[in-house]
Amino acid sequence: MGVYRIAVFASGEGSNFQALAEAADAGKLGKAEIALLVCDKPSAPVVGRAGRLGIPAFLFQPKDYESREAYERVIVEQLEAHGVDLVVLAGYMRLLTPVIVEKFSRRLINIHPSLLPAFPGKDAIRQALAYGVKVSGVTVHFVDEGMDTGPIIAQAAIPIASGETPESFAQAVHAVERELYPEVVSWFAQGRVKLEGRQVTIGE
Ligand SMILES: Nc1nc2c(c(=O)[nH]1)N[C@@H](CN(C=O)c1ccc(C(=O)N[C@@H](CCC(=O)O)C(=O)O)cc1)CN2
Ligand SMILES: NCC(=O)N[C@@H]1O[C@H](COP(=O)([O-])[O-])[C@@H](O)[C@H]1O
Repeated sequence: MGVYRIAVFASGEGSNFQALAEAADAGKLGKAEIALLVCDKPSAPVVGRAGRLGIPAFLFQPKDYESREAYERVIVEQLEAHGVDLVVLAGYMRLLTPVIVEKFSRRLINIHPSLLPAFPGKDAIRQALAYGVKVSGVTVHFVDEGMDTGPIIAQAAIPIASGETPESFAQAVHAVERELYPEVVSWFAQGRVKLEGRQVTIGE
């Protein structure tokens, strides 16, 4: 099997992108490499991370296109040109249309800062703290056409201490994400992820 090529989609800080790139460089993802960053906010810190890491970036601004579908068709061209095997969303804050979702069916995943199906969408950490739950966590899931509704691949629970703030809990979330996402991506690179209906199993 040749190199397993990954595209990361991000819109912000890029700590997950950084963790994935470092894991790949350390050989923790097997024969996988981060082949491309896709970012909808050219001034986002993640773009600088890609530059320092020597990872190609496709940057775009949705306002420059007539529709979501229009910019996603251009993104698909970029993904195909880079021979991408797996699309990894990491703080990508745009709803994907069937243009990408169908093209990369079963090869498109996302990380979300709650235990789905609780607290989907934006500001999941604030939602969880406002609700008063005692445990939240992180979910890695397949991406389908719904918002955070795809089959769940992995989850990690994180207790919420009294006096927790969105900022302090986000730090705890990021610490878990830094470990969990590279591990899940390594499962894909090894061909160990099986999806049947909504059930996901990880082979040996
Ligand atoms: N088809 C899917 N697309 C995306 C999924 C998904 O499960 N299915 N996950 C999201 C990630 N995400 C939370 O996990 C998320 C992304 C975007 C938004 C959102 O409301 N975006 C607004 C624009 C926000 C902005 O302008 O910055 C929008 O798309 O209009 C909420 C949650 C990634 N995509
Ligand atoms: N709804 C999606 C969502 O909230 N995703 C979250 O955005 C953050 C991105 O951080 P990063 O840019 O430092 O990787 C991550 O915590 C990820 O779970």
